Amino acid sequence: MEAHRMTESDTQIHKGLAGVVVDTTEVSSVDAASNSLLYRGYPVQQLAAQCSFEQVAYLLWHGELPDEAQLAELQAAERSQRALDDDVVAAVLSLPTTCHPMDVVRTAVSVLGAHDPTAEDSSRDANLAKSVRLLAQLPGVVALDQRRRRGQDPVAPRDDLGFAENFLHVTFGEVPDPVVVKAFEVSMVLYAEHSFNASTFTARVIASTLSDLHSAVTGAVGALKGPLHGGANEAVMETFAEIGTADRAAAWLDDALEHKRKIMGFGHRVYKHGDSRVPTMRESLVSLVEHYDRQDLLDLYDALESAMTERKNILPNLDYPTGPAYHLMGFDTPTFTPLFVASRITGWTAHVMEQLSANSLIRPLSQYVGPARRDVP
Ligand SMILES: CC(=O)SCCNC(=O)CCNC(=O)[C@H](O)C(C)(C)COP(=O)(O)OP(=O)(O)OC[C@H]1O[C@@H](n2cnc3c(N)ncnc32)[C@H](O)[C@@H]1OP(=O)(O)O
Ligand SMILES: O=C([O-])CC(=O)C(=O)O
Repeated sequence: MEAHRMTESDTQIHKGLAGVVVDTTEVSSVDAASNSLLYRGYPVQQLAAQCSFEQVAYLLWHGELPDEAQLAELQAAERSQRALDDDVVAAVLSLPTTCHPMDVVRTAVSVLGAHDPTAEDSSRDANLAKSVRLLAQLPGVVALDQRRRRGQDPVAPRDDLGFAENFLHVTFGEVPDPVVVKAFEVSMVLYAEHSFNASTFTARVIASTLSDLHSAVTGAVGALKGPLHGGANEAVMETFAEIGTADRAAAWLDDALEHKRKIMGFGHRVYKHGDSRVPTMRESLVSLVEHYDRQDLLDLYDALESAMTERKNILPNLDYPTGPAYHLMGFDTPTFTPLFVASRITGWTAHVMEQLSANSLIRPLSQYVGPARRDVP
């Protein structure tokens, strides 16, 4: 029988899936041409200015902004599930402090999955309930991990605080100035969702095998950890520490580019003329710089951005302003990507539910370029 001959379209390689449209989605739209990001049709800038993170979570999961009763119901469910169970606390405390906090978050999600009494139920209702529980638990996990690394005792959550305020309270033991809370909440809204990015696509691939939601999220955390994706917000702060002061930015950049280094926090697979979220997050960064009186940090931020634009015309992505913003808020650098997780949990889970609503196993092809058929000697 004649061997199957591959047609030209069979063999066209789309390295990194760049430019490939693999499915439809109603969750968000990233339009590089108009430099816009819409969550369920709403511009992300308007959501960041006018909505709480809980409202945005509801929007991503349900497709519409909540009315008062719907919001109250979500808030009650989230607030009542904030306290960590003993098994989750024990799992976090059992891990070495030498491991990255993203390893802790990934393990905690896995532990929550193992203890999920509805593990076998992947109905939309069950998956919504799991998503709310993960949203409620992640701040406690992230805060517990940072505090134990600092030798601090855990702080109990408060059910009289919104998501952002409580997150800061369990991390630092107090609710900071409203300027800080607002900047943090804006970052949570901006990080929540971004169509078929690498971590969301990972979650959808796992969901497409009819695996469970916690497995999909565990995989997504692993994908987000990498410095080409969420890990870049930490790398930005490491870069700033390496450069030191604004006057050294241009020379540092020339040297880094000469050594073919990737400049973290710059560039994007989809946006080639700037990330639509950066101006909003930069405004929040400016408010923090004023609050903490740290103009030196903004000077460094601007100096590196100008030099990068001048040399390469590659613009910052969202990880560029969030890095210094989280630093000013008082988070340890390795905690930055776990903060991204605590927000993106909403987008990931919305996509898992969307994937399951019209599932098709995700299984692309590859072109074999290894040795021709041969016999074992
Ligand atoms: C929230 C987020 O996840 S946003 C992304 C966060 N990641 C980062 O900030 C990491 C740094 N950035 C990068 O590595 C890239 O810009 C990516 C991975 C985000 C996107 O990359 P791609 O779409 O694959 O573009 P690619 O890597 O092919 O870049 C095209 C060209 O620009 C260069 N380039 C792109 N980004 C950068 C950068 N940050 N520093 C230096 N050069 C860069 C590449 O070297 C390449 O140059 P070449 O054509 O001479 O080889
Ligand atoms: O869309 C991407 O490739 C990465 C990104 O900005 C995000 O996930 O927020």
